[in-house]
Amino acid sequence: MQYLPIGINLAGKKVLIIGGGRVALRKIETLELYTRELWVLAPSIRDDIRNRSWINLIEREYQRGDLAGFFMVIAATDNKALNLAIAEDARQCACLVSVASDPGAGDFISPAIYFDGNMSVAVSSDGLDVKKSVRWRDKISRILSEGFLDN
Ligand SMILES: C[C@@]1(CC(=O)O)C2=NC(=C\c3[nH]c(c(CCC(=O)O)c3CC(=O)O)Cc3[nH]c(c(CC(=O)O)c3CCC(=O)O)/C=C3\N/C(=C\2)[C@@H](CCC(=O)O)[C@]3(C)CC(=O)O)/[C@H]1CCC(=O)O
Ligand SMILES: NC(=O)c1ccc[n+]([C@@H]2O[C@H](COP(=O)([O-])OP(=O)(O)OC[C@H]3O[C@@H](n4cnc5c(N)ncnc54)[C@H](O)[C@@H]3O)[C@@H](O)[C@H]2O)c1
Repeated sequence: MQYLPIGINLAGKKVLIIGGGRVALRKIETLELYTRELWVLAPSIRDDIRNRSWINLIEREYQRGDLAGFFMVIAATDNKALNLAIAEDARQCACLVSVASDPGAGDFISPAIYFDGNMSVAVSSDGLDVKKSVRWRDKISRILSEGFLDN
């Protein structure tokens, strides 16, 4: 096993997502439940990201130095070499980085999550089989929503 499941306190911590496409949106849909201190940096950002008034938009290409002051960074551009360069830059500023195109190059990966109020179940395959994680999460959500664990 390589990736330890832990709970990170994101309250008030600044998170930067580099890339404003489909993967960025999926990451935002989870992150925004934990912090509204979200920045998205990309030359082209989807409307369903732009429409979220709490997101800080930086509409240009990534430059070295952009990571300063961020606690967590997600490299989610469609340029795999750039995503790796961002992971390298993250080493200099001691922020946690996740690399969408090359998970082993980063510090963390994201699980498939089922939420019910303050309760949650996070499923991971240690980065090896995302589709299985999603299948497990969906099965677990069906079991839980049928009320088997309520008391
Ligand atoms: C669970 C979820 C959470 C989230 O992202 O928040 C998540 N991926 C989700 C969706 C999804 N991922 C992919 C598709 C297209 C599938 C298809 O082909 O149909 C879709 C579906 C879609 O996009 O709609 C493909 C894919 N995924 C990764 C790679 C790169 C690689 O493996 O090298 C590629 C190939 C990329 C390529 O094409 O190059 C990598 C990772 N994806 C992970 C998590 C981490 C491992 C978690 C674990 O341990 O199991 C890890 C390692 C890193 C990370 O991203 O953290 C979220 C479910 C959302 C939900 O349903 O709730
Ligand atoms: N981890 C996962 O679950 C997962 C799933 C599918 C794909 N991927 C990988 O994630 C990456 C992104 O996929 P997508 O579907 O979101 O792509 P996309 O084409 O929808 O979006 C790409 C984004 O990158 C931005 N970008 C390009 N060059 C940039 C630069 N120099 N600086 C800043 N931003 C830049 C674009 O403006 C755009 O917003 C790909 O590398 C893909 O292989 C990961």
